[in-house]
Amino acid sequence: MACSLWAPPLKLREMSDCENTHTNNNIITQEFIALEDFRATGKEQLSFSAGDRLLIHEQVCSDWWWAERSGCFGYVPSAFLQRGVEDVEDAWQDEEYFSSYGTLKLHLEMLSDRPRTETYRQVIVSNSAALRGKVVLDLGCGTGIISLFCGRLAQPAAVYAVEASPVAKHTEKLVKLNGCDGIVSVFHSRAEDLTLPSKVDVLVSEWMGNCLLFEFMVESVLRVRDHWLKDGGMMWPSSASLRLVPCQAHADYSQKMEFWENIYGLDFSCLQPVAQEEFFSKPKFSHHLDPDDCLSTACDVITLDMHTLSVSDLEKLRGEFGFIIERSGTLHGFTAWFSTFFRSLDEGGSSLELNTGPHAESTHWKQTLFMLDGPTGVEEGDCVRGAITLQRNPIWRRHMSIIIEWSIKRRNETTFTEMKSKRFPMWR
Ligand SMILES: N=C(N)NC/C=C/[C@H]1O[C@@H](n2cnc3c(N)ncnc32)[C@H](O)[C@@H]1O
Repeated sequence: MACSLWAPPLKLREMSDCENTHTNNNIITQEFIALEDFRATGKEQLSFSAGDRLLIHEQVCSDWWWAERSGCFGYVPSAFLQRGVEDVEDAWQDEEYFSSYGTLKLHLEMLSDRPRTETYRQVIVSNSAALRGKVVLDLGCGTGIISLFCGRLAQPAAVYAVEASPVAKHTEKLVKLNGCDGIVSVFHSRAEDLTLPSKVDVLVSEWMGNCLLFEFMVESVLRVRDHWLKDGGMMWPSSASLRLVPCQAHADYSQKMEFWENIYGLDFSCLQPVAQEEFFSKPKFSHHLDPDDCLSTACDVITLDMHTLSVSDLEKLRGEFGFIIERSGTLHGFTAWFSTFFRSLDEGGSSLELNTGPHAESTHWKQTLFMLDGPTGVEEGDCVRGAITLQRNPIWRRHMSIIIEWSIKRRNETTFTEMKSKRFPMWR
């Protein structure tokens, strides 16, 4: 590919169409990381992909910088870039992540989630015979509830309960208190750093975060699978599906947006763009979606096979969708949730499912609402098609952005509207 010369063309220095005419010819030569793809629209620009590392030689103006990538030079949009973190460890924020699990608060929430905990108990009970003599790894065991189910409801040869947070010290006591210390061994460590006594027949973990992947604990599960799961071993969950549905959200729209139109008889509507940015630019997690607000039947947009999924797959996951509107109403946005599936250890045995959707018993995850920039009236028979992309943050490794693209075809028309797109950071 033809590369531009080293020094930025003079014209940009005088170019007045920089957003901010303040030009600080600031020579810095600092490494930045691309947060998303950029395709050059002129020969003086430099294309790059999310995750690329760029050397910034000059911040010619606030919007455009002079950059180098693999020996090629060109202008790049500063908004697409973020400074690299000095220490990769910071990227995982492990210290604050594991300390957040060191108190009982989150464990109380997870143990109080009956559908979640009961599903894992059911998995152990319905596989208890097949678990006899097996070696089980419980990754991120927390208080050890799944390991205790194994020790009390089945007869495995051994259970390795691995927990990186300080809660592990309580887990040791719980294992003894419940008579499982002959079977369950607690390891207080990040699982990736551990040398286990043996490979395992079953790797069970409850790793799912908001929108399925947030926290990206799933990366630890995959790395440990590759190191410690025997060939033909079982992953629990065995697969996971992210589901999406076009939806109404009148209450959220009214409380956060319409609210400003009449404040004690006064007009505060000039604040609505600020409200849009503050309340609707990020996903709303723990959203309770009323089934009556679903405008169509939900569809699986991304499905993960936990036996074959690779860590590199996690960088960008994309799923397309096409909905027929089944009830006239207002399209405020889309709601997402997930299901995880647990294959039976017995050939032909039935799978179990943990469904966190609006038609199942509510879980601590609830659902995740993505509000678009303005409601759109839709009629039964209209079609909404597009795609959802989960783009992992190349710097903050437990975070991602969810990009939703959508377009609408009215039932009595033949063409779709221009595709629109909105990016929702979760949370960086
Ligand atoms: N379901 C959600 N969101 N969180 C699940 C719960 C996560 C639990 O797994 C632990 N954990 C997470 N990653 C690792 C790891 N690599 N090694 C050892 N323990 C880990 C955390 O400290 C929590 O106690």
